[in-house]
Parts: sequence; C-alpha cells; structure tokens
Amino acid sequence: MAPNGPANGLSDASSSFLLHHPSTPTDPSPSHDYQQHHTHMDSSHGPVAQDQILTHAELPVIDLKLLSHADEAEIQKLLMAVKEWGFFQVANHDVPCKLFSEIEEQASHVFALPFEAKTRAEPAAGSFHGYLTKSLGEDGKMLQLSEALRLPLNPQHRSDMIMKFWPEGNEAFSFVVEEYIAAVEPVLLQLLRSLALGLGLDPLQFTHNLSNDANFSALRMNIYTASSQPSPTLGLVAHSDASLLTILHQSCVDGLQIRKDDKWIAITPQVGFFVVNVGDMLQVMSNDIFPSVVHRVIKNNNKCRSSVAYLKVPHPQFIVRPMPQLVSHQQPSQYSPFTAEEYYTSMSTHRLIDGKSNLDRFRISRT
Ligand SMILES: O=C(O)CCC(=O)C(=O)O
Ligand SMILES: [Fe+2]
Repeated sequence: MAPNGPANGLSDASSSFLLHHPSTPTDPSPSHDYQQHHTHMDSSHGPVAQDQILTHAELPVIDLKLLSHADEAEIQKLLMAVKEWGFFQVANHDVPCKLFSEIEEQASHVFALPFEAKTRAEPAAGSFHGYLTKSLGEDGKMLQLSEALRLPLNPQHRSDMIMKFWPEGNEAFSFVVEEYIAAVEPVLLQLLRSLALGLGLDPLQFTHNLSNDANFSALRMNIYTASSQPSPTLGLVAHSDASLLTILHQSCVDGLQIRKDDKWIAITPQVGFFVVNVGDMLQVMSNDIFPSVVHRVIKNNNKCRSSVAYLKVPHPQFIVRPMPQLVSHQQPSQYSPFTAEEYYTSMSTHRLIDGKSNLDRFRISRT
C-alpha cells in the first residue's frame, strides 16, 4: 500500500455542501492507508440523503470548429455558458468516436486486473498518480468511493506506471492512451485560447504555463460499478477540480451531477460530446469570472458507469493570480498570488475543509 503520511495526494480541490447527514460507511476499505484524490469538506459517503432538490438540465453545447475559426458569436456563447454554469458540452471536435470506445475498453481492462496487480500501482508518497480504490481516511471519513486510475501525462512516468500493472508492458493500452491524450490536448488548448480571447486577453495567457510534469496533470479513468442499494449511492464525492479546465468523456450511463443555485443538476450524457468544466486555477486566474463548480457522481442502479477526465495544471513554480487585466476598482483582486505548488500542498494538508474548498484559503478577505 502507499506509504502515505498525512493526506498527500489530493488531486482536486473539493468543497461542499453535499450531503446533509453523513452516514456510516457501508463499504469500508481494506485499509485507510491510501492516496486521496479529492479533498472533501464533508464526510459523506454511502447512501445519498433523499431531501436534496434534483433537476435535470442540458448544458449549452459549444461547437469547437467554430471556435477554431475564431467565430465571435460562438466565443460569446462559450463565455456565457462558462460564466453561468462553469460547465458546458463540446461538439464538432476531431476526436473520433472509435477512440472513445477504445479508451473505455482499455480502462475496463485495467480495472479488471486482480486486486494485487492494481494495488502495486498505488500512489507513492508525495505523488498523486496511481490506482485509487475505495478507502477511508485516518479519521474514518470516506475519501475514495469508487476505483480510479490517475495516469501521468509525462510519457516516461506513464510508461513506468503501466509496467506496474503489466510488468511485460501492454502495447495496446499504452497506444490507445497516447492517442487519446494527443487527441484531447488540442481540444483543451483551443478552449483555453477562446476563453482568453473572449476575456480580451492574449490568447496564450492560460496555456503557456501548463505542464505535463505537474503532479496534478493527469488522465484520470473512473469506474463506478452499479449500486445494489435501493437508495441513491454516491460514486464520487462533491468536489471541484484543481485544473484550469477538465475535459471529460463519460460513457452513456448517467450519474454526473453539478451544483447550481443550491440544487443538484443531473447531466445526461450525450454521445460524442465532451463535458468540460472550469477548475480552481481558472477561477483564480479569471478573478472569479469563471466559477469552478462543485460536482459529484451518483452510482447507477443498473449499469456500470465509466469516465475519463483529462486534467491539466500549471507547473509548480507558476505564480497563480488573477490576470491584471481582469482586476479593476469595481472588481478588485479576489486572491493573493500563490505558487501552484503552494496550492497543491494546501490541498494535501487540509483534507477536510468547508466552504468553497481550497480556494478560500487564498481568497482575500474583505469583511
Ligand atoms: O465521472 C465523472 O463524471 C466525473 C469525474 C470527475 O469529476 C473527476 O474525475 O474529477
Ligand atoms: Fe471532477
């Protein structure tokens, strides 16, 4: 098992007002010695409280081809969607449907491996990458509810990790993952350029600091087995992502919910569309114009759900701060500058937090 001391592996800042009444763990892990993926402010796990307001909604759909032609109307549509929802869908991208089925298939192979093979790849101390399984924190709070694999974007580190699952290597897995990353990266870059343009910034403002080597930059594969419980069961606790943007492919099984206006909103998967959300880094850099919205996953009662999230963050020495062009007398800077590393460390140290996740630690108080 991973030799973790204090929680050292939070990939995503969390937050939130999730469940009103934390319940007792229904599925305790074999050990609490594990790597944490999200920081959770609540101790929720297991069955989800029934008294939450839930609605369904369709997220705005953004045409990536139009964005790539700098279509002004589409950029404005993107801006509106991001300000209003922090989430949107992306259509008309160049990632072939075949690659979605291939990455889903390869993910299913890794999760089907024997438990010992998977746990060989549990994150090392100080790393956020590796295999995460159901586990409790030292304090008994549920920190990981389903299985996930965080693959490094750095090719050498990724190849080392793949060897932990398959000591002889696995060409098909490596090839598909590489192809998938190569196909999704341009989607991320195009969206970040369009968002910068929409804000009147240099189009490269959000992209030049990204690093494949950062501990939080990852391709995260998630699998949520069907729930056998009659009541809704949490698959992934409420959290916000640390990334600038997260590009999510979800299988055709629903479960993703986002928090908006004190309601949980279920997002119905649409074949071939990405779901994209703003992460904490972009909320800071946009000086709160773009919200990093809390989301969670509820397990499906009949079907197994899977998803693949592409998350990219700045290199650790990068100074994260609101862009000066977005700071004014009317909208003063909402955050003190910090290094990306300080943010990651803070996420690792403060496991159980309240309020809006880790971001509040860097927010300038004006009371
Ligand atoms: O499985 C999903 O739909 C959400 C995954 C997610 O939020 C994450 O990996 O950060
Ligand atoms: Fe997430």
